[in-house]
Amino acid sequence: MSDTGVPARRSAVYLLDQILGEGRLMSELVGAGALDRLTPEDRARAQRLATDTLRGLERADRLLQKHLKKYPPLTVRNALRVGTVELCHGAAAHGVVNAMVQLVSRHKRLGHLKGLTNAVLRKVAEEGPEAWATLRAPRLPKWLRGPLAQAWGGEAIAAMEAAHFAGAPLDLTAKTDPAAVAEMTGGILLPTGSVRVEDAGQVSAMAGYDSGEWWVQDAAAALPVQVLAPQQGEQVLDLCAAPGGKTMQLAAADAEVTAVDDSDGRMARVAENLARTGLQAKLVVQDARRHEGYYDAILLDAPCSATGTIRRHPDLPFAKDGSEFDALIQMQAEFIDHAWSLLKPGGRMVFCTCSLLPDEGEVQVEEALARHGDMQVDAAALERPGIDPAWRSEEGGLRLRPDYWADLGGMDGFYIACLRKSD
Ligand SMILES: C[S@@+](CC[C@H](N)C(=O)[O-])C[C@H]1O[C@@H](n2cnc3c(N)ncnc32)[C@H](O)[C@@H]1O
Repeated sequence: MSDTGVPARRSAVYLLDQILGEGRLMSELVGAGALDRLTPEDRARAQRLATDTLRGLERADRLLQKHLKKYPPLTVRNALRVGTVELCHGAAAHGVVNAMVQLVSRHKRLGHLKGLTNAVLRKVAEEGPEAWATLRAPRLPKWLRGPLAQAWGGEAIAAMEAAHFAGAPLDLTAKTDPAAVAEMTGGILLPTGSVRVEDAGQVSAMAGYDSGEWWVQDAAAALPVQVLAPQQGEQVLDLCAAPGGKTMQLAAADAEVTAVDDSDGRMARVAENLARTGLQAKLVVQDARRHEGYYDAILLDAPCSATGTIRRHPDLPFAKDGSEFDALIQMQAEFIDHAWSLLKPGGRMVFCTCSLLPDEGEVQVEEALARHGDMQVDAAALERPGIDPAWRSEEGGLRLRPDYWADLGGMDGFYIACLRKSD
């Protein structure tokens, strides 16, 4: 971080202004260059500060409301939130308070609020860290808590919220040898074969990154390809492929992979990932519903609400409002129907989404079974190392939740089902 720590903190506050004020996603903002002027170290620091603040936002607001007669403008409020979270995570009070006061005092319109910033953060520094641990894990906003509580019940939601608050370690998928990757990165081997690294730091500086021995992929996200079990030489379609975590798994199994995604920019990342890992796939930039071909096996990782990834993307509940659910659910059904027409008789298709909503998982499969007389669920495909039979859902799929593996650090929420076509 720079000497004063002001540039990274100012950028963290900017990210929060955009996420909380304009409903933008962190990935969108970073992709559009919001942090490009910072040093790599400050860039990582700004993202970490914004992420930590979003995870602890409800707690920060609880502590701050005691000291505020009325809410200041959003930028000052966000500066106070970042400062509060830093203080409650153990940062030295004088550094945090000075940096935040500087940040506010240099603001064109808000400089007059530097006194308030100073006074409030000094009070938080005195009382906040002790009070922090007594507050509940922050709750999801109502638009998401409602449907999830209806699907999984109040106790499960509280466990998921605790998992979101805890955040996520870094998971890696090995190209060939998980034990060797665990050793070179100082990680542990998870029951399903992924490698988990705590406090990883800069990913591109880790052992084995340049030589392409592994790629970053949450342990839950690595399971759809394991369930598909691609074989050497099989013609496999990876539908909705970018940024390519699953494409690399398929290619590493020596399948003949065709990867389709409609985003040019995201497909460029698939190409970069394949080049780094020395793996091969045919890349097609196209709407999934227009693709033609005939395949032994298909992986359909459909676009979805991404509500299973909140431990790693705590901006999502604040940037979204659920208004896109219906359109996504409709699109997923169209993708399933078109993909099914590309599958050879006797072939298998894994349908998956990183969603916690049954409408984007269990219900999609129930409805697809009713539409396609030649479709069966292959529940036996879920018999894989480390997959707990208790995670299975009624229709024969796999329901993964962020509160599973709580003692190991959790996993992303996912839905996975293997669908087999009659001969
Ligand atoms: C869940 S992500 C895929 C993640 C990827 N399978 C992986 O493992 O790295 C969904 C992808 O669907 C793509 N997508 C969205 N609409 C699409 C469409 N109409 N046709 C093809 N791809 C689409 C998005 O660009 C996004 O990359």
